[in-house]
Amino acid sequence: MNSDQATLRSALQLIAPGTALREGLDRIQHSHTGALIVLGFTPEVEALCSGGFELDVEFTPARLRELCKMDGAVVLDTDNWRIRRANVQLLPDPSIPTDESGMRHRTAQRTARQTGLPVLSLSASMRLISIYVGDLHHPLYEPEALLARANQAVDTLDRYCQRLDEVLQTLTILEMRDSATVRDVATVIQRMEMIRRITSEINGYLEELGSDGRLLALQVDDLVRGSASERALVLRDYVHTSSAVAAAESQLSELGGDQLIDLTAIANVLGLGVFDIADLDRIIQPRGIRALSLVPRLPWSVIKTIAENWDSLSELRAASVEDLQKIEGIGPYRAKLIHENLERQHAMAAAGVVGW
Ligand SMILES: Nc1ncnc2c1ncn2[C@@H]1O[C@H](COP(=O)(O)OP(=O)(O)OP(=O)(O)O)[C@@H](O)[C@H]1O
Repeated sequence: MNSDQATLRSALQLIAPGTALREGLDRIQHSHTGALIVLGFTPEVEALCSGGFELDVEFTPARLRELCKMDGAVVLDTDNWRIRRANVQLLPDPSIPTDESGMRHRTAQRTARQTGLPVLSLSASMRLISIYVGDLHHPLYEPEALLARANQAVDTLDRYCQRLDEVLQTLTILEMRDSATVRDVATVIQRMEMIRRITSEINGYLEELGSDGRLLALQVDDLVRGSASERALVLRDYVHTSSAVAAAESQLSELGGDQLIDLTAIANVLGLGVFDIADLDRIIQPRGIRALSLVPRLPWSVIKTIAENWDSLSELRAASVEDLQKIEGIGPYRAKLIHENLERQHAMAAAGVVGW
């Protein structure tokens, strides 16, 4: 996310339903007037202001609406929530390009490009609220339309989560049977990345929905709880160093839509060396980190130390209680617990049904 995108996201939070600023904008729209509002008061903005009134009054939705009844722009200091200018003409550099037509929108876009601050333009004729930040232009949708989009995205997330559960369960069983393939691992990571992307899209909607999105936020939280740590565990099982995991994470996020459906591309991001489609069916071994995370009360530092001492889950499973006890931080009780838990996972996998 670049700095304009981050500024836009913060501004969308300031004007989300349920906020005082949104109440002010709703009042302006209900009174069928337009508005031009700069969100920020800097020397650069001051230099663009001509005429009008210099003020220093606390922001309230009612005051904003009254001041917007006048011609010109309002400048709001969002750090202190004070209205600093009203009825001013903004004079941004006319050579700054703009693709808008009406004067209000052209001024909003040029001011945003010149100052880097968010600028709101409320059209009187079209009942449309637009927000400009740098080169970005974001129309505000009615909460109902936004909620419908967000609901649709949450339905998709729900389906993706169900599919992930299936493929992850299959991977777990195959790992315990020492027969997981590159394809199984790439499929799980593919599903996890799809979930990360749709969740990020939904979070954008939720920020914009403000208090109107509270119930939906709870539903999303329920669906994705624990998914980031699960993803990290799968990655740590197959991508050996933490710096390689970080690199894989960033490359995954950069894959285009067509690459994300290509398991070969995903396997190569994970460094699993797929040169031919047949390589996807090569058997690979996890280090056992995810299996160890299922052992109750095992600290992460101990999990890491164990994984450094055995190369694969199958070797780890073959380790005796005595072997495990040689590791620092593992006493007789813990060694027995680990050994028995891995045995139990293995027995459960033997009885498990592989989904596909
Ligand atoms: N440079 C400016 N500085 C401050 N206010 C401006 C500026 N340009 C336009 N406005 C405000 O916008 C109002 C509408 O202007 P205009 O009709 O040209 O724009 P518009 O984009 O067509 O607006 P709308 O979509 O609301 O019809 C003006 O009356 C004025 O209050």
